[in-house]
Amino acid sequence: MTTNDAAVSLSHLTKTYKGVTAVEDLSVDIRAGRVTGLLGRNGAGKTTTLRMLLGLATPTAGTATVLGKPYAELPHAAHRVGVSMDGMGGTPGATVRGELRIWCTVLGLPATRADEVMEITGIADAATRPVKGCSTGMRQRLALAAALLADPEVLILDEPANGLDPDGIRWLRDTLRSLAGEGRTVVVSSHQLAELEQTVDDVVIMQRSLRYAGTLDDLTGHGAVRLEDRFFELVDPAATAPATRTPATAAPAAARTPERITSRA
Ligand SMILES: Nc1ncnc2c1ncn2[C@@H]1O[C@H](COP(=O)(O)OP(=O)(O)OP(=O)(O)O)[C@@H](O)[C@H]1O
Repeated sequence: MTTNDAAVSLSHLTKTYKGVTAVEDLSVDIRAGRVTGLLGRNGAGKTTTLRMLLGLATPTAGTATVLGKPYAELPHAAHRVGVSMDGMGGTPGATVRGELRIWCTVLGLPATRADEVMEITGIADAATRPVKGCSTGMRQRLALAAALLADPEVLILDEPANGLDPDGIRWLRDTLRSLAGEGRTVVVSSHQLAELEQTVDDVVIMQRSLRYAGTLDDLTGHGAVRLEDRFFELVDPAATAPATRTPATAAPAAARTPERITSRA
């Protein structure tokens, strides 16, 4: 792919907190119109990467752009990029519908849009429920509903599968697939590999630095190898390499970066 196809582009992105490097020299382009999983263990730097992409954290080095611009410089960014991240708050005492209507006001959208996204995300029956009385799964649906309000081209979802029951996981999978089917770019961070394996087109695996960027099919040999096995080979090659393996053949990571989703030196 050429970088022109990229909805999200990270170039040498690095973040250091008081001597601790959370993200190191991350360069990757994420293709438009696909579901891309940003995968890594706890503490791998996924949230920090997304926060830098959204202008919520300042990179120590490197750049991050969405739809060709740094988020802060993107015209109509709040309409074009839908975001679901922990810590985005909520209004004390608000109901599900009330919360979404507040966001409608902030975004300059008609209040009726709140009901539309509640339908899309299956929470219409909970419209009058206080947000603080909602289950984790319901809150995840509400967060996605809020992200969808402005009908964005790009969705950035940090750990949207956390707390979902099997029905919720299936719903999320179908929803993300259908959003990408409509031409949207979906970037979803997770450490829940089994769930993601059935959802994503492309995979970015990071463990502070980039370990893999490419299609899921290329990574798993079209399902011949489980994502989980490939994941551990990439993030922890020493633990998974057979004793007879030479360092050269064990070296995985950015060397295996098919052209359709690219990591860039
Ligand atoms: N504001 C901060 N100040 C100091 N260190 C931070 C800060 N934010 C993140 N870190 C550290 O940066 C590293 C990466 O954290 P990050 O939250 O980005 O990882 P993650 O992959 O999203 O993990 P998880 O799956 O647990 O959410 C961790 O070591 C974390 O402790």
